[in-house]
Amino acid sequence: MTVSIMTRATAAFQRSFMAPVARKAGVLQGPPYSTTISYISPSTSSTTSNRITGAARLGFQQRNTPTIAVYSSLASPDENTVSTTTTTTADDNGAEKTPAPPRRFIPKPFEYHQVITIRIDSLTNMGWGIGRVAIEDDESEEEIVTEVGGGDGSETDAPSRMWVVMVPHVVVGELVSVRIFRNQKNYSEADLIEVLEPSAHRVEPKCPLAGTCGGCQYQHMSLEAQREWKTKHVEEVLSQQQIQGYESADYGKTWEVLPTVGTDDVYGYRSKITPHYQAPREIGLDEYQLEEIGFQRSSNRNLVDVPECPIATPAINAKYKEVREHLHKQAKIGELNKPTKQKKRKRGGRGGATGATLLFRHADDDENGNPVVVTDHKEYMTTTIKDLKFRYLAGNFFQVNNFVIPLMVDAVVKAATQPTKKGTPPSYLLDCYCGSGLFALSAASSFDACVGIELNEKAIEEAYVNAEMNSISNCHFVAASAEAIFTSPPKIELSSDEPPSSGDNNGDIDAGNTTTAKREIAVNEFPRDQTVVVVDPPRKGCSEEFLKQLYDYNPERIVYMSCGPATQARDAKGIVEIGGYEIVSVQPFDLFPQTKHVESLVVFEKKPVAIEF
Ligand SMILES: C[S@@+](CC[C@H](N)C(=O)[O-])C[C@H]1O[C@@H](n2cnc3c(N)ncnc32)[C@H](O)[C@@H]1O
Repeated sequence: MTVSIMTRATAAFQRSFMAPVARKAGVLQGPPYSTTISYISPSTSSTTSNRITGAARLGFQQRNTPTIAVYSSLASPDENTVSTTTTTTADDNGAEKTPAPPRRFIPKPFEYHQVITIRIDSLTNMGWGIGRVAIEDDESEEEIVTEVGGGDGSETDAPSRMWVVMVPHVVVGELVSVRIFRNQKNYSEADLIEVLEPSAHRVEPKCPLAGTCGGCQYQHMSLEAQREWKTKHVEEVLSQQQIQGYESADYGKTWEVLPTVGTDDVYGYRSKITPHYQAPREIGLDEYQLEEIGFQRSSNRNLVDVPECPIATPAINAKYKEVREHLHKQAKIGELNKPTKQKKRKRGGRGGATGATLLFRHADDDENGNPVVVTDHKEYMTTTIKDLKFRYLAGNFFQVNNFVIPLMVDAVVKAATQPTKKGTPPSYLLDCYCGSGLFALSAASSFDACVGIELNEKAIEEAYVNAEMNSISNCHFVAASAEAIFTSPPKIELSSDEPPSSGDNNGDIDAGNTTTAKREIAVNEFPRDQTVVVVDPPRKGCSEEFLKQLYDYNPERIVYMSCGPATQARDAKGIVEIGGYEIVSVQPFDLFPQTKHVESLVVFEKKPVAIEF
């Protein structure tokens, strides 16, 4: 019984909740106040709530709303703990009052600031915990499930719905007390008040701002749990696509998601941070005060002051401290309030009275071994990855975890160079969305020719500089939108150490000598069974136009790296179902420890054509 409830609730959740949650794209809408989160360490586990035993279904009466039952798939019936209160604040006279709900607050199924107890049984792809609550609701539409109960027609069999409550900063399995701040159409959102039964995977965050700062969602979780959830997340988004054909009688199940890999450098790893500040406040005549310099709060778009970011490298933190002190001094004397050209720009403008976004980027050490942190978007910097030097503009894209990039590069190169069905390694590589050439240049020694394409012209200029700097001569780069690699296939010049034909040197054949001959070949002339296409698009994934062209181009293998597993899964469906590929491996990378983000590599191989006799 419980299983069927959970299955249906999960399916309903996937349909109803995932999309809106994903649409929020990381912008959490909690209430504009800070919440004190307390938890009890596993060793001293106890609960402050009333413990009710021996009931399969527990309820409490709300004003104006139906009876709410709270229980969970993970708790045995006598584990269920229920409490109900509405949080209050003190007025000017010290009297307690319930805060007024926001104007558009939907009053069902929970009251504003109602406190409930839930067991966390899953996490969303945004890192929020999910607890399920059975609500009796006559207005329920199609998602009516039969409640856990005797099945004997007794009161416990009353129709009810599983209602999802989402709360941040929790670990799966925990029993938590939460305060509702919003009822959506199909689920409610709550703040964590107290962890009543902590998970063994709850750990002390390193950052005192964990939970308040929106940068990290998982610092309170053991690394093992973080990576396990990242693997599950990649698996879930791929499964949700219900990709046809990968699990057929002909091919069997062609993939499983491998465990998320990373390194032990789970703090002090980020080689780039971009804190913001708002224009200083005028507090007197010619007197100003700079308030927060930091990141967006987890609960709203306001800033939280972040004096130090433990996931950034120590060199970045040292520079950041220096810059913060300087900015506070500048602000005091009104320097940051002077209008600049960017005055009209919102936060995100770089300088001027509207505040700014700062940049800190950790480059290779200087020639004396001193750390270099670049703060100017227009400055060039160099990062060495596996003995290759990459120069790029500090304001341009480059991966931000120098510990994990080598693992990603190794995986891409390994996938790209595997022998094809013909038994020989592929000879041609297209690197779409190539940035300053990371994958093409890293794989170049294994290919006859690599062609990279990238929208950002400056990045392409740098890709050429990087090729030269690393003495790589078989890479070619194009500044254009990715689909142009197929629609306007660039011609490239290949050198081959073949003996020239008799006509090439006026019949003057010097037997035994080889001359480096040049030949031109266009990308659309590459033999497809020897061609691999690497794609590494921004989080929104590949455009439809690009994918259509890719299917038509029909390469032997597609190696798809992504920082957006959900859009990658969407694209994977088309690549398999329309393009005629099969998924051969899925490898997530923990490129952003302590956060909900995960990088994922999916490798596709052209399906063999079925021959009918
Ligand atoms: C995730 S980054 C990958 C860069 C590179 N593979 C690396 O790891 O350094 C995505 C890149 O795609 C580029 N980009 C965005 N839209 C594009 C488009 N329509 N066509 C080509 N490149 C695009 C961005 O400028 C960015 O450099």
